[in-house]
Amino acid sequence: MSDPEAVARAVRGGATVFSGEKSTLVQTGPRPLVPGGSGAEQLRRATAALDGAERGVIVAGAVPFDLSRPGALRLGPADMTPGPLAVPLGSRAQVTVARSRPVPSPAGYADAVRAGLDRIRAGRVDKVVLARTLELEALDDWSVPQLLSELVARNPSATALAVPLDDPADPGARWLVGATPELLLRRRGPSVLLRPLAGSIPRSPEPDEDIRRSDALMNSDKDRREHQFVVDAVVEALSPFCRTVNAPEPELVATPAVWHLATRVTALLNDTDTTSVDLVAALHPTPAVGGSPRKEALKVIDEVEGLDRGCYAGAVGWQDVHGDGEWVVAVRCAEVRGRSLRIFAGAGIVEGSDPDAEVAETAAKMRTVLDAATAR
Ligand SMILES: C=C(O[C@H]1C=CC=C(C(=O)O)[C@@H]1O)C(=O)O
Repeated sequence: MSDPEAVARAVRGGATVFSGEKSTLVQTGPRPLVPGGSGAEQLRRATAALDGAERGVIVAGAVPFDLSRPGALRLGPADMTPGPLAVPLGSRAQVTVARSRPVPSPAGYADAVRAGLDRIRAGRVDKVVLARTLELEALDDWSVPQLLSELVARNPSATALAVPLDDPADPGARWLVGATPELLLRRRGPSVLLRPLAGSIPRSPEPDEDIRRSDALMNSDKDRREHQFVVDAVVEALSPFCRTVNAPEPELVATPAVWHLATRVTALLNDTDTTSVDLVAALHPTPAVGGSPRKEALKVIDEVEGLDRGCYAGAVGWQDVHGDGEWVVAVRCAEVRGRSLRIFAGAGIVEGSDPDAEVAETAAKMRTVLDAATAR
């Protein structure tokens, strides 16, 4: 499906869309939810739900950060076309923002970071990812096709996404929209590719300063440590399933808003009975969104963050009848519901993190959705 009008109609009808540099996937109706309720149960049942499905049918959607909460994976036919989504999707009506409120306030977030650092000093965790939100209230309903258009146009290297979280026919149904630079995993036959990100610095509009910042990130001991927790955790989670796992040195990647450290991890499965969904269940949540060690970090997030993350920092993607699939980490995302848009951003906290720098980093990360939502 490559005609923008047809895609816009499909999205208004509740279609799930992923648009990447190389391909665009649109899951059209009918799209029953994968049975099971919770994200964990949906992941357990996704592969069986595809048994005997017609060619072209996939499981697609989102599982939440906390897998005990409801998932939004749906079973239905999909259309895959080469290249990114052709945009714009229809006319560009301006939405006016009537109110904008950071929750918690920047000072409240800095306090949460200090509370995280206290737990690190106490030896409970080595790393914890803490998030905050920006709530925008518009005069009219947000348009999901329009948000998606802007996200695609502004983030050519990311995976732009629109995923219905509720029954799209319900008034007040929620959507997840965003443009994430982080590949959780791609599985094609026995080959698996991951590109975990962690360790960030805001971009500068001034080219010399921008390069200086990227150098500072590459040479930052704090950011290298913050990154390594993620690489170590994904290598450990993959190992039982794989005959080889290769994790080279980190490299730099840039989004329009931030520089990141990234590692291209490649692996070969022992057995192609292991599906992409099995790997999601083993990997999620990585320390790019949770922390290290995982269990204790999730407790610390519960204690100090005070947010319902929903599908922000969840896993979003698809799997086909062969067990192949592609899943991204739902960062640079927002939850849309009628006139309300809740933008989320988080940052990894390790020993040596500076609360004010984490406020600035999360503000820069929020720009991905904020700039798309307030485009003129
Ligand atoms: C948790 C987020 O980003 C993660 C991904 C890349 C870099 C991150 C960091 O440097 O903190 C985070 O781990 C977010 O954007 O909300």
